[in-house]
Amino acid sequence: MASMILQAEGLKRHFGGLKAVDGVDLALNAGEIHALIGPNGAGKTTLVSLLSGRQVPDAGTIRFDGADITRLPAHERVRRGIGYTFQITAIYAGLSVFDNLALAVQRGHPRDLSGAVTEAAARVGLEALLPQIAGTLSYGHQRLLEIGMGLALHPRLLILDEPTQGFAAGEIEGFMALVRGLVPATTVLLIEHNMDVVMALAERITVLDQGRVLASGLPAEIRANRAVQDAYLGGSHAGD
Ligand SMILES: Nc1ncnc2c1ncn2[C@@H]1O[C@H](COP(=O)(O)OP(=O)(O)OP(=O)(O)O)[C@@H](O)[C@H]1O
Repeated sequence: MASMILQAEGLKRHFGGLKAVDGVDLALNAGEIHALIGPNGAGKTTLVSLLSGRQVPDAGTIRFDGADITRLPAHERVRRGIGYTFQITAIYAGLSVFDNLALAVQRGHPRDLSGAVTEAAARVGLEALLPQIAGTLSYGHQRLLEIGMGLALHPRLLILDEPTQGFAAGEIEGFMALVRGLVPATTVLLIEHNMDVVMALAERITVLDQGRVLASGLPAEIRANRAVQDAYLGGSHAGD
């Protein structure tokens, strides 16, 4: 059996009466690309906020690399190897690509900051744009910059929250190649609405609906799952 890098059990996060995350189990195999999908409001962003430490769960446990991290602060999880990029753009629009990457890279106290920045830029294909002011980049390049910042500390798990949002059609292929190149050194948890991207990239898929896991399995299993089709894939049944 594949070894697990992350294991969440019974996670709950309620906002008043709203059960955003309502008893979720999630297991990530080391080195896999795992997609987290579900309709708007299903609880995906809240769930990854619990994993990254931006929010504290009301109940449940999270283990990463064998250790209980449920109550560790976000920066300590980053130090242990959990990197993430969020739906909300986190780049400094007034700073150059180089300076944005330098801010991320310096948290790891590299001996050669400039070299580490260049390497981070190369991983996401932005070497030629290092001097450019980040706010003037195309939207797709801004997303790549965010991923570069998320990768700067060489995380063992990278969480990507809707990374292709706003990509031009021609930018998707390059993004998929980038993600494929991260595994198995990095495990990837991908929140993604573009089902073509999900089906092309994910080795396993977990479907959330109303704060609960509706299904979890291989892409073919998810595609063939009636409950998933009814809740999320618009009711077009496989084989119909
Ligand atoms: N801080 C908060 N306070 C109150 N309600 C919240 C808070 N954060 C999220 N929610 C609610 O929790 C539910 C789950 O939200 P969440 O953003 O996790 O869903 P999501 O699956 O990421 O949705 P989307 O695909 O639209 O990003 C939603 O009904 C949302 O309005």
